[in-house]
Amino acid sequence: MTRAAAAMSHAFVVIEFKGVTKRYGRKVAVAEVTFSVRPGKVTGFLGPNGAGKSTSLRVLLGLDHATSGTALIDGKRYRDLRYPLRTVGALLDGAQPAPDRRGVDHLIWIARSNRIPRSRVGEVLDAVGLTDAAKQRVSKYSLGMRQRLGIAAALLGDPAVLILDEPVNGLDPDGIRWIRNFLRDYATQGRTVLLSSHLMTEMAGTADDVVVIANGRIVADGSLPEITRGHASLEAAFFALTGEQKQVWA
Ligand SMILES: Nc1ncnc2c1ncn2[C@@H]1O[C@H](COP(=O)(O)OP(=O)(O)OP(=O)(O)O)[C@@H](O)[C@H]1O
Repeated sequence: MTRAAAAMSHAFVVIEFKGVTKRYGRKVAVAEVTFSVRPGKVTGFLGPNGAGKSTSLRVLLGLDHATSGTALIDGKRYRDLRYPLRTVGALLDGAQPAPDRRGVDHLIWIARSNRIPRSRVGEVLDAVGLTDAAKQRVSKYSLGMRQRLGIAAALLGDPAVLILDEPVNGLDPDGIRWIRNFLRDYATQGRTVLLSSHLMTEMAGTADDVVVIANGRIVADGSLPEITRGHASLEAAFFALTGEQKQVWA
């Protein structure tokens, strides 16, 4: 590769983990995590419960400090981004809006606190198909509607990068299909999508690229065809890579 081509390919790497290690006391949650995420693709961050997915994403989003290493978005640490919500939108597992608030008010509150024009609230409600339910209280929302609201909040800044931690957990097949199609469209616009999951079948149907983490270490990183080559399925590839037993994924 020429130097110009190398510089060009680097310019298109939007998320970069470089040797990220995170310890909680003596517990090593992630060790030397290194991988890149490309725009225009849906990248799946795959691993069983406790593998280190959330820890990695928390470090990336500046919610936790790495013990060593760096995680960059658009070449910068999250806290150094000038307009974080305009660069990256995130939906983290467990982040829930106040249940007595109306969906639209939840979004207005986030928009206001981030100096995002109110007109954007209608746009993101439309984008996730919640316009008709905007005035209902969040306590009346189904799980799928709450996930859509969380995605709407992540979209407020019209970010080039979207990060979702276990977005399909507990969703019914319609909800899963909606998220899958939505992420596909988002990536097709040339944006960067990173989603974590412990659900291999779901990931095999959603991701273009896959990064596999087990016991805090990256064990595979490549396109879905590369990872699954020579195996009957992504699940078979995972077990071959890690020697993990199937029940870990229950
Ligand atoms: N605050 C913390 N204090 C101590 N240990 C932690 C803390 N957060 C995470 N861990 C440990 O670090 C490891 C990685 O956890 P992490 O939540 O990142 O995994 P995960 O892949 O996201 O799994 P899950 O889907 O279950 O959240 C686990 O062993 C977990 O118990």
